[in-house]
Amino acid sequence: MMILEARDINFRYHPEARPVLSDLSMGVEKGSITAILGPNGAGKSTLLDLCLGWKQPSRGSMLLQGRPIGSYSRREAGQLISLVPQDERISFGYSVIEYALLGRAPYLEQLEMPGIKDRAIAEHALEKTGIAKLKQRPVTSLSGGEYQLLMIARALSQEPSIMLLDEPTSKLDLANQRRVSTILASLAQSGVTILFTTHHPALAAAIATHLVLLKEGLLLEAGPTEKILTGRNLSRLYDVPIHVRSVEGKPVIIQE
Ligand SMILES: Nc1ncnc2c1ncn2[C@@H]1O[C@H](COP(=O)(O)OP(=O)(O)OP(=O)(O)O)[C@@H](O)[C@H]1O
Repeated sequence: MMILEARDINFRYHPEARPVLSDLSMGVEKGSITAILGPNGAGKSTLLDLCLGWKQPSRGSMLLQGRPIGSYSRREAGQLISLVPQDERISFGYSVIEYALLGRAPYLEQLEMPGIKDRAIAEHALEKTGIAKLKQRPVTSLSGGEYQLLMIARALSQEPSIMLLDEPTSKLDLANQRRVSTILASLAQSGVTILFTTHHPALAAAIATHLVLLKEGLLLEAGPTEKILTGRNLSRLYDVPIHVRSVEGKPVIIQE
């Protein structure tokens, strides 16, 4: 079953500008880990915004569980989908735990304070992402990588059915990249659908069940990773020679 579906989408930022996404159709299978790969400016982040209903296509439709995304209330959508943005620096004074608790907002009534259960969920998310020891620190004092882990913790606190992540490991060291891969794999095991963008085909190869290759706003290829992850496809995508070899049964990406 497709939990998210783009049907013949066109999107442009200005009426007279060229379309950033053109005639794009794709589906995200429930429980899959789908990676969107593509060069800078291909339209990956824009596509995530459309999946969230934050942007509307000029033509075509975005369906969430078979229903137009616009037909969900903010609260409903917030309980279903979470986003880990590419970058977002807030300058005001949340502590790390307060920031993680923001993920509970879609479950609270207006002006309702988070309760014991919300706090436990947020603290668990900080433990999972390895930043529990920073709990009382102001978010403004975090390093780039710590902040990225915190954005993931906030999205985990949201307990979504679908998690969207925009280059979630771009600022992480090798151990934390692995930590995030493990978190995503275990979320998928428990039935959460994952859709993420990345500039690292190796990360996609390691954890993604499905790939979407996007180039200049057009869908180049989409399907199961083992079918799509070929040297030919990656070379066409990035316009540089790339080979995919199998080493001990795992794909290894080699750039000439
Ligand atoms: N607010 C905006 N107004 C006008 N053009 C925009 C705006 N945001 C993005 N664009 C353009 O839309 C295109 C797609 O941008 P998008 O951020 O979706 O690409 P991306 O694939 O996520 O890129 P990257 O890998 O560099 O993050 C780019 O050419 C970009 O310059």
